[in-house]
Parts: sequence; structure tokens; C-alpha cells
Amino acid sequence: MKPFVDIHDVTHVYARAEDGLPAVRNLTLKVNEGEFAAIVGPSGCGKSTLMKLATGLQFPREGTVIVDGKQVGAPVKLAGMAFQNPTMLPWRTTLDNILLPLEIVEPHRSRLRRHKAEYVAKAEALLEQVGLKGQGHKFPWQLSGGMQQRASLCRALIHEPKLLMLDEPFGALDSFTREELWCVMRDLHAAQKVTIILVTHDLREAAFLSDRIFCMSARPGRIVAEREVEFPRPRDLEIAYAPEFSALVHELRGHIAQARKAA
Ligand SMILES: Nc1ncnc2c1ncn2[C@@H]1O[C@H](COP(=O)(O)OP(=O)(O)OP(=O)(O)O)[C@@H](O)[C@H]1O
Repeated sequence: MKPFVDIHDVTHVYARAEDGLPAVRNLTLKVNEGEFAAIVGPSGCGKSTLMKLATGLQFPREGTVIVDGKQVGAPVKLAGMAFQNPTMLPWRTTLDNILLPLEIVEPHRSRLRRHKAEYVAKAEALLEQVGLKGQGHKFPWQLSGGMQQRASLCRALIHEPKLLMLDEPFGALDSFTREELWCVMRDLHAAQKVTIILVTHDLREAAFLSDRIFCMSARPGRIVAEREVEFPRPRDLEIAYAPEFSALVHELRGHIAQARKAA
């Protein structure tokens, strides 16, 4: 099977990097279609840079980035994104925030006005899927942090992206809310058949959600370990308290400890 995301031997230096050191060097990773991949690594190792390279917000100095069979040369339209800060527009209702990508991404942009009811129904179905049924009329500031993050997942999925990039999406939430959102994410992945790349500092999150975990070295980042996660799906939260889960997290922790040293 051809990988859906194929990052091959990529080196990237930011034009304004004061020390001239690459953010990532000889970075190679492959993610298959429909797979849930997680990227973990020490702070500043280039995880966000990897996300920008995969979505065409940055272009590598060396190496190739291929998504869905095409070399990335412009922002990737088939991608949806969610970040640690949900960044909802405060003057728009939650529903109108969710519809926002449709005002930008074709073919939805040209269809939106005439097919508004169809899109609203889709947004409402997504809201129901993430546990926010009937909350679309509220403004973001009327929602808790966890609810805003649920809504931002709907916004990332409204245009049916084939690739979903998640950059620390649950990082700002308390641990109970975070676990709830893991289950939301697990169910969305099962329902939507989307390929997901999740960047996270949380090794338990990576172990619970993903099929494959990549560990990055300290800057300049490259992949130093790749680990398949074999817990059967659908996964129950209870698995996160089982000895084999703790053993995996412990193993990953060892890779990160090594990665902090190795550059
Ligand atoms: N626009 C930029 N200009 C110059 N240097 C940058 C820029 N963006 C990131 N960097 C540098 O590149 C390196 C990698 O940054 P990146 O944000 O990708 O790391 P990260 O692993 O996501 O960090 P963290 O885990 O702290 O969120 C860092 O040393 C950072 O300072």
C-alpha cells in the first residue's frame, strides 16, 4: 500500500532561525490511509514544523513531502486542523464558526449559499457526534474550554478532509475532560475514516488513540523510534489503566529520554 503521507529525508531551516540550525533534519515518516498516527518528542523538536510541512504551510529546503500521491507545493486543501487554542471567532455563533472553512475551501465555497441547509444539517450532525447537540446557537464564549475544543473538532471536519492534523488539541484541558475528548476523537476516527496525525506531549494520549507512534529527537528533529500500537479497537478507556498500557507508556518514556540527549 502506498503511504498517504510520505515525508522523505526532509531538512527544513526557518529563514529567520537565529542560529541557522535546521528545525528538522533527515526527517522521514510514512502514514497509511485511514491510520491514526501520533508524533511525540521533547519540547522544540520540530513537531509543529512537521505539521506545517505536511499541510504546505512551509516547504522543505531538502527532501520531499507527498500527500495523497501529490508532492506538496501549496497549502493542502484536503487537510483539516485543530490546535491547542480553539481560536473561535467570538462574534460568530458556534455553528457559524464551524461553517467557516466552507467559506474558504472549494467546492464548498461556491455551493454554500444555495445549499446552506444541507451544510447546517451536517454541522449539527457533527455537533451531536461530539456531544454538543443543540448548542450551535451559543457563542464560543458561552462554552467551556472542553466544549470549545469539541466545536473546533467539528470545524476541522466540516469539509470532510482526508487528512486531519491535530497539534496538541487537548493540551489545555484538565485530565478528566481530556479523557472525554480522547473518546470523542476515537469515535470520530472510527466514523469518518480520516487519516489523522496527532502531535502531543502526552504519551498516554498517543498510546490510547493511535495505531502508530513516532518519537522525534531533540532539535534538529528526526524520527528516532517508530512503534505500532496493537491494542484492539474499539478501545475502552479502561485500557489506559491496564499493565500492558503502562508498559507501552514506559517504553515511550525511555525513547523520549534518549531523544532528549540524541540530536
Ligand atoms: N517561524 C520560525 N522562525 C524561526 N525559527 C522557528 C520558527 N518556528 C519554529 N522555529 C524554531 O524551530 C524549532 C522547532 O519548532 P517547533 O515549533 O516545530 O517545535 P515543537 O516540537 O512543536 O515545539 P513544542 O513542543 O515546544 O511545541 C524551534 O527551535 C523553534 O524555535
